[in-house]
Amino acid sequence: MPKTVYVLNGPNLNLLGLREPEIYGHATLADVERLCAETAARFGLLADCRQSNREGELIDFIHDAHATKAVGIILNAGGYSHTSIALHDALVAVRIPTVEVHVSNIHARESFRHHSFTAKAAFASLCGFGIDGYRLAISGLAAKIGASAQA
Ligand SMILES: O=C1C[C@@](O)(C(=O)O)C[C@@H](O)[C@@H]1O
Repeated sequence: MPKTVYVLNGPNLNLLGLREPEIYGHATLADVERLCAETAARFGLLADCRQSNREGELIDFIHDAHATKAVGIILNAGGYSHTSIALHDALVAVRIPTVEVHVSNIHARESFRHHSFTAKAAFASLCGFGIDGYRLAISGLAAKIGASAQA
């Protein structure tokens, strides 16, 4: 049974491709999930990709990651990154190595996006690479947990 990485996307990320393409690009969430599945497979990992517009459901996903012994979490909590102490606390509680991803460069945008509660509970953060950030995040996570590229 391959080891699983949870890829969690938060509010409005289901609208990728449609929402503010000048900021987020034209790729869709389906493109992101395909990229994650392909990248994870390169390291012998399985990507369990989930999206929710609800804070509580995202917390449940993090608890599921713990219950199913996931080896890592890739999290783009969208706007909740900047507001959610509860998501931060869920990540701290489960102690699963987490990489935070943002499609856009949050530091080059409005000041209310500069702080992330969830990033404080992650071992690394990536922003501004577009959807390629997810690929980079999974590669970095694989290195962190010692999963090497498959031949
Ligand atoms: O919904 C999002 C998307 C985002 O997380 C990103 O991927 O760039 C950045 C957040 O500030 C914003 O609320």
